Amino acid sequence: MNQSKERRILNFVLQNAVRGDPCSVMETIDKYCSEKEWAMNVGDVKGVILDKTVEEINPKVALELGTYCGYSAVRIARLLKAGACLLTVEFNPEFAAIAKQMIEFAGVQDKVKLLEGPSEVIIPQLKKKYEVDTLDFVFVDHWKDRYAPDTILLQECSLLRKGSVLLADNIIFPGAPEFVKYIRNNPRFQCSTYPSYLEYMKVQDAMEKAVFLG
Ligand SMILES: O=C(NC/C=C/[C@H]1OC[C@H](O)[C@@H]1O)c1cc([N+](=O)[O-])cc(O)c1O
Ligand SMILES: [Mg+2]
Repeated sequence: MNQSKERRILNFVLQNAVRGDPCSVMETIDKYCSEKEWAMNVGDVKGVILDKTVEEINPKVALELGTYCGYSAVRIARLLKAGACLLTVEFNPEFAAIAKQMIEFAGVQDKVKLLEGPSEVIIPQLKKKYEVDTLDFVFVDHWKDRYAPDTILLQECSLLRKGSVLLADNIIFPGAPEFVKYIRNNPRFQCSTYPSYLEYMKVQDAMEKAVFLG
């Protein structure tokens, strides 16, 4: 059975990156995906916006929706301080298996908990099953039509507190129009847009930061 693109990306990392070095893993994925096969990692350009947001918040409890190969999980986890953790949600079992190996190779497995399943199932379990009180930071990068319903679900499950920050990828490409409409007209969120470029491409994209006002 021929290999998946995601498996080829992981193998390229296992053969070329430095084990235990998150930056080496990120650089190696970016090299493969810019030179050999495009893939939907947040990438090195939008990744800087992600870095700056995580460093500004310094979250103790972070959530990622849409793990994919684990690129942004490694990117976020490398910046987390001692005792902080990232919960990352992936419903595709193939991707989850790849991401697990990527996270372990990068050496950030102690800071990352990979939760396999649909976000609409996992989010309501975060408090009781995963002992989350509230979330300091949420990176939203999964199916674009789930951004708005899952933002509503996070509120319904009382997982956001005054000052919780959401950062959403792909506001322009592929776009998340329902989410943009919902979040920018919602008085409970303070929004700002960060224009950027689609990973590995000269295509405009943007990230949206939304601070929950409580
Ligand atoms: O669909 C995108 N993301 C959806 C990801 C979905 C992930 O969460 C569930 C699914 O198993 C996958 O792992 C996407 C698509 C493009 N794109 O250029 O097509 C660019 C991006 O940055 C993206 O996040
Ligand atoms: Mg994305």
